[in-house]
Amino acid sequence: MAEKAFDVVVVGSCMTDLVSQAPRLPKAGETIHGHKFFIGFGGKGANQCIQAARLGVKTAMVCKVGKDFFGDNYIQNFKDNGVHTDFVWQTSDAATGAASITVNDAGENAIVIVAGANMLLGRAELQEALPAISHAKVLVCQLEVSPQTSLEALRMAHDNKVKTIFNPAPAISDLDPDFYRVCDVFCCNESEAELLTGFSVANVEEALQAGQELLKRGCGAVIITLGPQGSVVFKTQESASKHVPTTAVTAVDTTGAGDSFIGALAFYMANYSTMPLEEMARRANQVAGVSVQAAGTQTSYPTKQDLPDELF
Ligand SMILES: Nc1ncnc2c1ncn2[C@@H]1O[C@H](COP(=O)(O)OP(=O)(O)OP(=O)(O)O)[C@@H](O)[C@H]1O
Ligand SMILES: [K+]
Repeated sequence: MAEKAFDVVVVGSCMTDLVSQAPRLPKAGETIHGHKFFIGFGGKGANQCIQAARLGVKTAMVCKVGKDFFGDNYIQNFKDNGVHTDFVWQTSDAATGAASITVNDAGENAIVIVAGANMLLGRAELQEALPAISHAKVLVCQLEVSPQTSLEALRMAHDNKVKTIFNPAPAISDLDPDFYRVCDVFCCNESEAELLTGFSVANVEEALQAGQELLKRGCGAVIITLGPQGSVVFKTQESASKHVPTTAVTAVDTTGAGDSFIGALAFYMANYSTMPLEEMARRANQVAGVSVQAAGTQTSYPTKQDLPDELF
C-alpha cells in the first residue's frame, strides 16, 4: 500500500455543468435563442479534489459516474489533473451527474441538477476503497452524494486516525449529529452555518456565535468561510475564535470559491501537519482569492506555479 498511499482522498460528487447564456431565462413551454454554450467540470467533491491536486499532493477521487460520454470525459479530466481514478466507478444504471444551467444577461441563473450516478455511490464502493481511505492523510466529504455514504466514509477514516474534513454542502436541516463527532474540521459557508444553527450569520460577529454552537456539537474544529471577509476558525483547545481576514481582490466570478478553499485546506492539512489551523485558513483564503479572479469553477483554480512561494 505504501507506494499507493494518498495524501488526500475525496469521497464525493462529479457533475457536468451544461451552461447556456441567454438574454433572459425561458418561460415554461418557451424556446429562446442563447448566445453562448459551454461544458464545465463541476461537483463539489471533484472540485475540491482537483484544487488539492493542483497544489501538488497525491490525490484519489472516490465517486461514481455514468457509463456515458460525460463519465468518460470526467475520468479523463481527473487524469489530466493527476488525480488517481482507480476508485471512479462507471454505472449503466444512471447518467453522470449533470447541472443544466441557464444564465441571463443580468447574471441570474436557473439550474436543474440531476445527481444521477452520484447517488449510487454506496457501501460496496467504500469497502473497495477502504485501503485508500484508511491510509490517507486527509479524507474530505460533502453532501452531494447520499449522506449515509458520506457519514460512513468519514467514520472509516476517523476509525483509522485519518484527519477528516467535512463540508456540509449543500446543507440539509436534519443533519445526522454523528457527522459532528467524526470530523476534525467542519468547514461551511455563511448560509450553511445559518441553516444548521438557526442563527443569522451576516457578519463576523454573528459567525463567531454560530461557530461556537457548531463546535459544541463535537467536531475538532470549525471554519466558517465569509466570502471577501475571509474565514473564522474555532478550535476546541482554545476558547478564543480567530477571524482570518483576506486580501481584497476584484472578484470576476466567485463560483467554486468555497471548493477551492476546502481543496487548499486539505492540501495544507496533508502536507503541513503541525501548521496552526488559522495559518492554513490564511493560506487557503489566498488560494480561493485567486479563484474568484477568473471565470468558471475548475478553470479558475490555481496550480502551485501560479501562486507565491510564501504559500508553500
Ligand atoms: N470577493 C472575494 N474576495 C476575496 N476572497 C474571496 C472572495 N469571495 C470568496 N473569497 C475566498 O473564498 C473563500 C470561500 O468563499 P465563500 O465563503 O463565498 O464560499 P462559498 O459561499 O461556498 O462560495 P461559492 O458558493 O461561491 O463556491 C472565502 O473564505 C475567501 O477566502
Ligand atoms: K471562479
